[in-house]
Order: sequence, then C-alpha cells, then structure tokens
Amino acid sequence: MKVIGGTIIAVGCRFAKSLLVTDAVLRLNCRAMSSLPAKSRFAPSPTGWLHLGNLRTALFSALMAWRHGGHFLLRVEDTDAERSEQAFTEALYEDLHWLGLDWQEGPGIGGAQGPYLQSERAEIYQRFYDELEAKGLAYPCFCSAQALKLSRKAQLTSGQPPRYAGTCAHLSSDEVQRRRDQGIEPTLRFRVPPGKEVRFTDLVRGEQVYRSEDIGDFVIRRSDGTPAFFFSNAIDDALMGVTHVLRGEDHLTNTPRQLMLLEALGLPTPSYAHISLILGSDGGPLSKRAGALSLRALREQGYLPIAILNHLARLGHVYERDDLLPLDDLIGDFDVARLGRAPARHDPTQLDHWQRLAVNHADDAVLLGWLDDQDVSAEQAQQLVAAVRDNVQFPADLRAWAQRLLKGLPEFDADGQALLRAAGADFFQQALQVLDSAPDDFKAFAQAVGERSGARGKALFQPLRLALSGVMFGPEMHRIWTLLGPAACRARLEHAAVIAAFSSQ
Ligand SMILES: Nc1ncnc2c1ncn2[C@@H]1O[C@H](COP(=O)(O)OP(=O)(O)OP(=O)(O)O)[C@@H](O)[C@H]1O
Ligand SMILES: [Zn+2]
Repeated sequence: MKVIGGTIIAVGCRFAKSLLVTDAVLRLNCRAMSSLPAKSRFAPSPTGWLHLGNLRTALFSALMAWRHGGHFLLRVEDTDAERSEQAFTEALYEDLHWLGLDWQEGPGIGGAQGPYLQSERAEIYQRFYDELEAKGLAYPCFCSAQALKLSRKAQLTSGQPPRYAGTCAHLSSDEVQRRRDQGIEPTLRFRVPPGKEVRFTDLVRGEQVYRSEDIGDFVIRRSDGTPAFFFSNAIDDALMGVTHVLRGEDHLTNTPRQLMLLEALGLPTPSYAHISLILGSDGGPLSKRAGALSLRALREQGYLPIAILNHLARLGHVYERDDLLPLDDLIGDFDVARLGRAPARHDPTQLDHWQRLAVNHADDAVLLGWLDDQDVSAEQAQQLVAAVRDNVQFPADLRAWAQRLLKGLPEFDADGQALLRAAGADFFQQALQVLDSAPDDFKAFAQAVGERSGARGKALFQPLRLALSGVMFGPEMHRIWTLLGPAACRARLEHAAVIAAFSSQ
C-alpha cells in the first residue's frame, strides 16, 4: 500500500506486481476495489460556458455512479491560469445544480481527498514530481517551443510520427545546472519506458493497444510550474478513488500516457469509457473554444432541465422507452453497455421535442414563473396559463399570449384585415347581437352566430378566432372565450366590425 498525505490508497491490481507487496495484501486490495460502489467524476476546465457536449459527459458520469450505488465527484481542472476564470467556475457549479447533477464530493461539499480545485493541489503534485525524478522517470527539458516545432516538422517530412526526439533525456547534472544558470525554466518530461505495450479495455471501444515506442516522452509539468493535463488528471483520479472515468473520445489517446504514469507511481487505475463526441450543425465537435451553444443560452430561452436531460441522455445512449423520463428513470435504465461508438449530432428539433413533452408535464407554477409581468394579476396569469399551456413551449410564447389576450385590442396584419373584410361587418354585428343574449359558452355562441349569419365551418370559425384572439392559431376557442370574459369579447368583436368595414384593401 502507498501512504499519501496520511491517506492509505489501495494499490492498483493491474500494476501491483511491480511493487513490493505481499500476495495476501494484494488480494485483499483487489477484492476491496472490485466490491466498491462506482465512483465517477466530471472534471471540466473553467475556460468557457459549459455546452451540451460537456454536459452529456457530466450526465453519463453521474448516471454511471448513481446507477451503481456510488457517488459522483466534481473536480475543477483550473490549471490553465490564462484561460481559467472564476466566473466560469461559478457558472459551471450553477449549471450542474440547475440540471440536477449534484455532486456528492467536490467543491462546496468537501470530501476526504480535497481540495477539488486543481489550482490548490500544487503541493500534492510536487510530491509525485519529486518521486518520478528520484526514480529517474522524469527529467527537465530545456527545448524551446521553436526547437520542438522544427523537430516535429523534420519528423513529418521524413514520414515519421511526430514525437519528442529525446534531446534532453540524458543531460548530465552539470549540463542541467548550466542551463538553469542561463535562466531557462525547463518543463518536466515523463520518461516513457521503451518496448512496452499499454493495453486497456475501454468500456465503449473495447480492447485498446498502444506501443510505448509511438509515444514520445511527454511534458508533465509546464515551464511555468503548472501541471500538464495528463499528469494532474491521472493523479487526481487515482488519489480520489475514481473507479470509472467517462469522458469524451478526444481523450482516448491520452489514456496510455496516463496509465504509464500511474503504473510508474504505483497508483490505482480506473476503468475508462470514451464516449463519442457530440457534433454541432457544422459537423465539428461542440467545443468551448469554438463558442458552442452554452447551457446558459438554452436556459435563458426557457428550456427546462428535464428536457435537456432527456435530450442528452439519448445522444449516444439507447433507452428503450421514448417517453419523457424523470431523472430516477434515466438513472435506473442507464447501462454503460448501451453507449454508442458513433458520434452523435445535436439536433435542435429533437431538443424541442423533449421541451414540448417537458412543458406538458410541468406544473402550472413553472409556467407562471415565466410570466414576469407587473400588469398581469395573479388570477389573470393563472387563467392565462390554464388557457394556453398546450400552445406554449417557451416563456416568449407565453408572453406573446399575454400580450394578445390580456393587453388592449389585437392588431391585424394585411392578411388578417382581409379575412375580417371577407367575413364582413354584418357578420360581427350579428355576433354582437348574439353576445347580448348572454350565451352559456363558446359553443352556444358560435352555433347561434352560425344560425344568424348563415356562415358555416371555416367561414364561421376563422373570423371568430381571429377577432377574439388576434391570430389564426392557438388553443381551443372555448378556453379563450372563458379567459376573455364577455366585456373583452364585446370590445374585440366591435373592433373587428370596424376593421371589416373600414380597413383599406
Ligand atoms: N463535443 C463534445 N461532446 C462530448 N463530450 C465533450 C465534447 N467536448 C468536450 N467534451 C467532454 O467534456 C469534458 C470536459 O471537457 P473540457 O472542459 O475540456 O471541454 P471542451 O469543450 O473540450 O473545452 P475546450 O474547447 O476548452 O477544449 C471532457 O470529458 C470532454 O471529453
Ligand atoms: Zn528537451
């Protein structure tokens, strides 16, 4: 076993043979590891607003843990000081909470293996740098960016795969000192063991084999002292006891490097699942750098969390049921074996489909929350929601209905005016006379207007709908009728009569 910062960490079964541990301890650890509930994590970098690609990774990670009675960990990979921003860190907390992807270990919650912001873990990383250097498994590299670029170019022209040429792999300590004295800040490179095969079984992509020859010695500490992704990400997964790493396939080729590092340090290795990336409408993967549509933008438009979760859960994972599933069912029916290999495309019309279902299922209170309007009383708002909720998908739709039905008289475009003219002013006068007799409901009203005017079918219902609601689409007329009440119906029919009589062609 290995003692790190006072915490005992189980030795990874796969690599335990390389360490001096007795068989008994080894078996015990292996059994303990396999019977532990799954612990998965989401480890974003706070370098932009989270997009649907990031969040689908977060969702599947959370589902994986919760499906297997484990817990979901959040770690913020804020090592890139130039691109990381506090505002993005706070935004990602907010986004995950808003979606219902609450972590059980991580920032704000704590846990035994914190801190959970990589920018606060420098001392921990230093111990492992020291260990690798002491074992001769890491060395300082003084090559300039320019020199590395030239070397890469030369390799490519001679048809070789580009990898670090090993320029600084065997510098004497005098040489190292001489360069340090010149003020050159070196990076630290991991010495990739020669002639090794790195194998792992990816939970999505199956057996993976890499040859260490194809992987040049790679940077684990940048010249500014910050850890490279390969390093801090792998170390933290191991220290934090992560059992399952679900991440985008952009990380697949990082995995052999990370496994080599963990083996060199005798740290446990998680299982990996590399999920296909979500592509945007331009065919490229969604990415923060490319300014992909953020969750915030969707939230501002009024998408509901459960709609987004259902949309994401079906991007690259097959659920047998195609109805709107609550989070508990998304968890219950999640199966890592059902993750697909093909890239999934984000189709906005699919998301809208889930939004429609989500709005159908939402309580009135959700829709009432969309109507932030001082001029509409609570009672009116409730009546409005009852009348139009089946015709509303977003807050903007509801606000448009409030405008149409609760504020002043409708305005008609040229087509609307033409339709009112075609119905004729007499039609609306007759409707007003019917209104005087206080009909019971819209059905009785429309029937009586039909009898009096002789209009039937479309010729009866279209002008009535347009005159009363201002538009040719919308909820069933009896709802609008009830919502408006007799006084507003009268004002609208009078208004329509005037337009029918006086609007110009
Ligand atoms: N288009 C995508 N589809 C699915 N998962 C993605 C996509 N883009 C990123 N991810 C995953 O999201 C997680 C967080 O990644 P990260 O914070 O680096 O986001 P990013 O969008 O790739 O950012 P950047 O554009 O800065 O590289 C990783 O597991 C990554 O694989
Ligand atoms: Zn070098």
